[in-house]
Amino acid sequence: MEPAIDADVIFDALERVRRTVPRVHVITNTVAQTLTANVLLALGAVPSMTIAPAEVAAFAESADALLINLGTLDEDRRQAIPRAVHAASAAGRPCVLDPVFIDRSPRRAAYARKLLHESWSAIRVNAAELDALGGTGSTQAANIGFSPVLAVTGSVDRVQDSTGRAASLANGHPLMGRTTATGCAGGAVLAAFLSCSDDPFASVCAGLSVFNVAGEIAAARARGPGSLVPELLDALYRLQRTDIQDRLAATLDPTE
Ligand SMILES: Nc1ncnc2c1ncn2[C@@H]1O[C@H](COP(=O)(O)OP(=O)(O)OP(=O)(O)O)[C@@H](O)[C@H]1O
Ligand SMILES: Cc1ncsc1CCO
Ligand SMILES: [Mg+2]
Repeated sequence: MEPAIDADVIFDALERVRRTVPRVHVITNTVAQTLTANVLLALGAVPSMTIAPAEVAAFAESADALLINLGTLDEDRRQAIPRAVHAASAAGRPCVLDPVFIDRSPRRAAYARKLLHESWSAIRVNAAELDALGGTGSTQAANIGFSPVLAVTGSVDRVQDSTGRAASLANGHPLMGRTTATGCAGGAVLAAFLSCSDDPFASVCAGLSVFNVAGEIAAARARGPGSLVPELLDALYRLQRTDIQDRLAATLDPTE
């Protein structure tokens, strides 16, 4: 198996995404939709976002990957999500779960816990959401018979899988936390990378590192949160191998 943490392996993964032009179906919150679609397009992927009950299964099964994000979880989204997940899973597509704000609502946390029984390639959370998932989501997931990669984002992103592989990814910039929905858009990047590789752990490490290196380049050019967003899209679009080689700050952690 190739090393998961290597600048060239990570850039090769980005090139695969750019070459493949994967379709990513996204059910996400109303705040994150435009940024997420633009991030996918800048990356070289094709976003779709319908939640219409009569169409969502067709979109999900004809996409290369699915992202489910639980922000603004209204009744329409509650209905659409299982349809999309079942259609994508039956078609063998990687699915990513981002259980936004489950720390804020017991009803949403209960909904997310039920969703954990579906077949996820990766789960992306921030620290508060990880606590609400019940500590280590991956252990919990392994106990119920599947093994998503768990990515906990923050100033340093921590990635682990059920086999004990773990990584710390230190790229990124605090301005990314001062602009809404960067985490949500990052989940869509993971879905795109997962669809172009058969190593989910390496895909998650590569997707987060690409997104965060682009975030660093953007932050160096931006004057604040407002100009970060267009700079982030441009940096993703223009990202070169030397950008990853020069900036990658990622380590594999000792296995448990
Ligand atoms: N202080 C920081 N330093 C470096 N990178 C950061 C920092 N804060 C966030 N990031 C990066 O920004 C992205 C979003 O992470 P964050 O943990 O803020 O997500 P989130 O809380 O789910 O955000 P949202 O809900 O707004 O989408 C990640 O790629 C993360 O690595
Ligand atoms: C601000 C906000 N509210 C619900 S979802 C969302 C985007 C960040 O998760
Ligand atoms: Mg989030």
